[in-house]
Amino acid sequence: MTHTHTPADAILSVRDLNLHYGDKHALKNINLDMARNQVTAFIGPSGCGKSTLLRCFNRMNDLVDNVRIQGSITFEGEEVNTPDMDVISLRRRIGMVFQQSNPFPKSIYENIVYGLRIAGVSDRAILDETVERSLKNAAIWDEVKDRLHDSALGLSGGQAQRICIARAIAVNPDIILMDEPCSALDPISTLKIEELIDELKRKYTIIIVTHNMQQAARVSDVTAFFYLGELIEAGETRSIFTNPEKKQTEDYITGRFG
Ligand SMILES: Nc1ncnc2c1ncn2[C@@H]1O[C@H](COP(=O)(O)OP(=O)(O)OP(=O)(O)O)[C@@H](O)[C@H]1O
Repeated sequence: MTHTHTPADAILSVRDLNLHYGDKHALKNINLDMARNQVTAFIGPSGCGKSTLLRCFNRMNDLVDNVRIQGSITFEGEEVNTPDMDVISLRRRIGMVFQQSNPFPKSIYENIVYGLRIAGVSDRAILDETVERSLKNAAIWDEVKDRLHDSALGLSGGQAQRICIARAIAVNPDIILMDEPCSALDPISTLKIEELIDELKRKYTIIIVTHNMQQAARVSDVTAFFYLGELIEAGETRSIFTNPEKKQTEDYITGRFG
């Protein structure tokens, strides 16, 4: 298998990770390194554990009852699953964008500065600068710059998703987790998000769950294929899609199951 990275440049490392929801063994002995400034795509049939693994990275599974997690996840070398981990600051550094865009019922401006306000920032110049920089980085500045104080709920689905990406960027994260960010979007909005992902990886590390294999092939550097809670194979996207090592991977990417 061709590796595009070594653990030395891994920003996130997963070791012997097992996760149970009650009796359900949802993640089985997962080992995976994710490299800085790369896009890693998680693919696999519904229910294979992609979202569950993504949610482990910023402790979103803490919100679920009956979860048991064993093994290790390190972020910049630091264990994520310890009682003394500051989860608020972890989630600032590892931001998340969901399948359904979830702008707050506030103005576009207030959506973007939300995290800064919570952190106690009130300097108008800093807030203004953050709004402009984040919206520009999320490729939506031109579309909204004349209506920053209008409600974010009046935007189209594709615009709202880019606002959510801008909101994630505003707090200067290291990693952006994206859980099927385009599945509710039309093809043009999807293309915009895909182009944006390509830009964003210069500054951020991106991990994206997608059902769309063409999308994984287009946007990612590394692809990880999951099946029934196991990581079957991970490697350079080009080789996963042209020359997978495992038969299950080949069957999935050629549409023979899933
Ligand atoms: N809160 C929960 N409680 C119990 N079981 C859960 C919970 N969340 C997920 N599961 C189960 O864990 C397994 C993995 O789910 P997960 O959502 O991670 O899969 P996925 O690969 O992201 O699927 P999809 O592509 O359909 O979103 C599934 O069998 C699912 O039913």
